[in-house]
Amino acid sequence: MDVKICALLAWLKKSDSFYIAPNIKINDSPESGRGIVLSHHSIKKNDIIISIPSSKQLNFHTILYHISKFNNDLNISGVTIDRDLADQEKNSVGVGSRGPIDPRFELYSQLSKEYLLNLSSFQLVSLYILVERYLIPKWTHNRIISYWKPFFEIWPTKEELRSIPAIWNCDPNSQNRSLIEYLPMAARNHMTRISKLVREDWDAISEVVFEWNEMYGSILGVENAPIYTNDELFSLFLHNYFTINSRCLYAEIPVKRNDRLSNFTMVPYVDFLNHTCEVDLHCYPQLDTLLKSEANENIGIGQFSIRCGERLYNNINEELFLNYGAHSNDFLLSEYGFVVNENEWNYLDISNDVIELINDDKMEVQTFLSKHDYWGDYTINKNEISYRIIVALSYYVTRDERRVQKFTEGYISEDYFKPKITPVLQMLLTSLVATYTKTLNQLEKKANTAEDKLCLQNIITIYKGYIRILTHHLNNHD
Ligand SMILES: C[S@@+](CC[C@H](N)C(=O)[O-])C[C@H]1O[C@@H](n2cnc3c(N)ncnc32)[C@H](O)[C@@H]1O
Repeated sequence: MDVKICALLAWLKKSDSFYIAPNIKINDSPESGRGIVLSHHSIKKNDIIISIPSSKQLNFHTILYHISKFNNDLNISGVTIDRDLADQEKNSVGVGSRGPIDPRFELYSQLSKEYLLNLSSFQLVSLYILVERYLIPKWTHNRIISYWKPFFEIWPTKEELRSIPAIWNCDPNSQNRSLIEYLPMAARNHMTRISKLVREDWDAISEVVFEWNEMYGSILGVENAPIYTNDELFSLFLHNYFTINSRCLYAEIPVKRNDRLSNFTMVPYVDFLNHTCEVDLHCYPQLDTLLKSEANENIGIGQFSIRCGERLYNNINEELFLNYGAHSNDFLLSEYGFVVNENEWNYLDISNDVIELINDDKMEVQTFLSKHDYWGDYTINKNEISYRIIVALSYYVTRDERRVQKFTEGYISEDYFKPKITPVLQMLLTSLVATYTKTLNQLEKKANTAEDKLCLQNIITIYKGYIRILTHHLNNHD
C-alpha cells in the first residue's frame, strides 16, 4: 500500500492546486483500515489538511468531461471538453500518435448525451469505473491505462468490503448469506433498500456493459482476447458500487441538482478519513468553486478541501476523523460495513413489537392511533422512549380517547399516563432484552468457532447496543 500511496501523491502533485499538510500520514489498522494520522507538530482549528483540485475528483462532471475527449458529439457547456482545445487534448490521449488503438473512442462515442444525462451519478460513476478500471486494462493487456489508475489502486479490496449485508444479499456467491437471518430488523430494512438500488442501477447500465463486453474483439481486432463472463461483470459492478457508496462525499453536482442521491464526488486522499461519532468537532469539508489558476484544469465542480474543526490535533499518531453523519450502527453496517462499539446514535425500531402488543381483534387501537397519525414508527434511543410509543401505550392501556387526544394536543402532561403505562412498558422492554440476549448468545457461540469473525462480531455489536439502550431505560424508570 505504501507504494500505491506514493503513486497517488505523485499523481495529485501534478496539479498546482493540490495541497497536503506536511504533518499527516496514512496509518493502517486492523480495525478500520487506512486512516489519516498526525505525524508531528499539531493541526488547529480551520487549518487546511488536504485540498484536492476539481480535476482529480471523480464525479458526474469530470466523467462527462473525460468521456467527451473520446466522443466528439458530446458537448455540454461548462462540463465537457472545450473543443477549441480539442487538438491539444487529442494528443494527450494518443490520437494521431502511433500508440495502441484505444477502444474508448469507439465505445464512448456510442453514448449519446441524452443517455448519459439520464443516468444517475451512481450509474454513470459505476459504469465508468467498470470500463476504466477493469474492462480496458483487461482487453488491452494493460497497454491502455486509465488516467484514474492511481486513485483506483488505493480503493478497498473485496475482502475489505465483505461485511456489507447488501453484498451478502446481492452476490449469488456470497459466503455470508446465512448471516442475513441474524440481522436486526433495521439493518435488514437497510439491506433491502440498498439491494433494490443496486439492482436498479445494474439494470440501467448492464445492457451497455454486456454489449461492449461482446463486441470488444471486433473493436480491437484481437482474437481470443480475454473477456469477462456476465456474472463476473456483475460481481465487479457490485464491488465498485460499494466502493463508491462507502467513499463518496456530499457535493452539489450542477447538472444533477434535483436528484438528491446524485450529489456526490469522490475525492482522493480525503477518502482515507475514517468516521467518528462525534459531530461538529473533527475535520470538516469545504467545496470552493473553480480557481482561475486552474485554467487548463478547468473541469469538474470545484476544489474540495478538508479543514480542521474545533478539535486540536496535537498528539503524535492520533487519528484525524470526519463525521459521516449522526448514524446508528444499523446504518453504518449497511452503508459502510462497520460498526462502532459505543455509538451514541444507536436506536431501536420496535414498531413491530409494539404493534404486536397493542393490536386487538377489533382494530380499535389501530383505528384510533391511525386517525391521529400515531400508528407505527416506534423508536427508542438512549435518551428517550419516543413520544409516539408513550401515546400508543397510553391509549392501549386506558382506551380513554378524550384524554389521549388532549395528551397529543399538549393539554395533558405525560405525567398523567406514565404511572399507568409503566408496567406494560417494563414488560415490553424486559421481553425485548430477553429476545435480544437469546440471539446474542447464539451469535457469540457461532463466533467462537467461525473462521471469519468480523461479520458476526459486527452484528453482535448491534445487539449489544440494543440491550444497552433497553437496560438503561429499565434501570432508570421513575
Ligand atoms: C471513506 S473510507 C475510509 C478509509 C478506509 N479506512 C480505507 O482503508 O480506505 C470508509 C471505510 O473505512 C472504514 N471505516 C471508517 N470509519 C471507521 C470506523 N470508525 N471504524 C471502523 N472502520 C471504519 C470502513 O470500512 C468504511 O467503509
